[in-house]
Amino acid sequence: MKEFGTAIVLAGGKSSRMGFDKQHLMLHNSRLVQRITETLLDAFDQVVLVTQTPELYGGLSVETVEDKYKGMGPLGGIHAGLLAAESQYAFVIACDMPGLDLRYIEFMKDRLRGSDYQACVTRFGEWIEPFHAYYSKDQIQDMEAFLETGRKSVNRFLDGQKTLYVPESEARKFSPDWEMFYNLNTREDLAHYMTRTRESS
Ligand SMILES: Nc1nc2c(ncn2[C@@H]2O[C@H](COP(=O)(O)OP(=O)(O)OP(=O)(O)O)[C@@H](O)[C@H]2O)c(=O)[nH]1
Repeated sequence: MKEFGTAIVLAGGKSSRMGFDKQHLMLHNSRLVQRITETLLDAFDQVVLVTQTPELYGGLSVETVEDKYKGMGPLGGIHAGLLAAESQYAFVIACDMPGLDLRYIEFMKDRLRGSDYQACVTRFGEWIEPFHAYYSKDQIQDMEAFLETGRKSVNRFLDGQKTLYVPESEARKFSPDWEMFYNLNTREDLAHYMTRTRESS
């Protein structure tokens, strides 16, 4: 099995804060999830989209899968994506993140290559950034055991894994404003993002 090559896009959330399905997010005339997917298709051998509405992706050469553990949040989505992944490690991103950074993906790959780490995530103060991160198929069994007990927290799950935590200072060299981890949760986030990117474009 190849060490790298698969990317997973999580697109099965409730979008309750946004008030409409974030799979329909439009940024300056392009559909965000489509833009993310097309960028990933150029850089990865396989792109897996985890969604309850596969019909939205008819025109794209991606695989769509559904959660096996439904209602368990992003961890359930990561699990379903890893089941379909053809490579050992899989890059995981959320469908509401416009700042995808291919250079940082390469950096994480370099850190993981040949190691026995099971995941690579970035620290943010006392928190972590669970998306724009790497997970591995080695984690499927542990994930199932964790989800079976009703636990959903990605952070807690990673605590018990061989996780490579990249210090915030390292990641800031790639993304000084933390742009690559920016995600759009509310209409205010969206309005703010549109204003900011219109001004800088
Ligand atoms: N496949 C799958 N993806 C999920 C699930 N819950 C959240 N996600 C995805 O995980 C990412 C982060 O999700 P959040 O924005 O925290 O949650 P959300 O449910 O989409 O939105 P809120 O209802 O506002 O919390 C997004 O890409 C979601 O689509 C789930 O149960 N299954």
